[in-house]
Amino acid sequence: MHTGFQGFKDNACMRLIKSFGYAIAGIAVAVKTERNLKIHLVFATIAIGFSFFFSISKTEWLFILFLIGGMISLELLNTAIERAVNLVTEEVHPLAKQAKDIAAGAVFIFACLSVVTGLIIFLPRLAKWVGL
Ligand SMILES: Nc1ncnc2c1ncn2[C@@H]1O[C@H](COP(=O)(O)OP(=O)(O)OP(=O)(O)O)[C@@H](O)[C@H]1O
Repeated sequence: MHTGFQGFKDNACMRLIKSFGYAIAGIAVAVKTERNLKIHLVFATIAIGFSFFFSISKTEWLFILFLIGGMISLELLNTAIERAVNLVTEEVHPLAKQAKDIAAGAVFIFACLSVVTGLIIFLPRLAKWVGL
């Protein structure tokens, strides 16, 4: 058992490791139970495959990686909001509807941004590849 600064450091380190564990458990349960998240992961895999296939630039890679990370993070937050709302009420309530729809709106905006960016990066390359 450590005391003083060493004890504090060990404690802080354990708390950090525990919180990583909780975050990973949250991601795992969401991936297991949310169909939309599985769809995002499939699209992310396709986007990464295309990125390697077309040897995109470093800047394009940054866009792709940030959009994938952002999309998955937002979907996780959306799932958390849906579950929190369901925990508060299973009754039909206008505020429950608004909370879920607004969270879904955030995901939708980011998804549109991702699709447009994907098209800007891949469409010209795909067109060239098929000989158009
Ligand atoms: N308690 C509620 N009161 C009023 N409307 C609700 C309530 N719960 C859900 N809704 C409405 O029904 C829609 C579908 O809700 P649901 O909980 O099935 O989530 P979802 O949007 O289908 O998400 P997912 O498919 O990711 O689970 C919501 O977007 C919302 O418009």
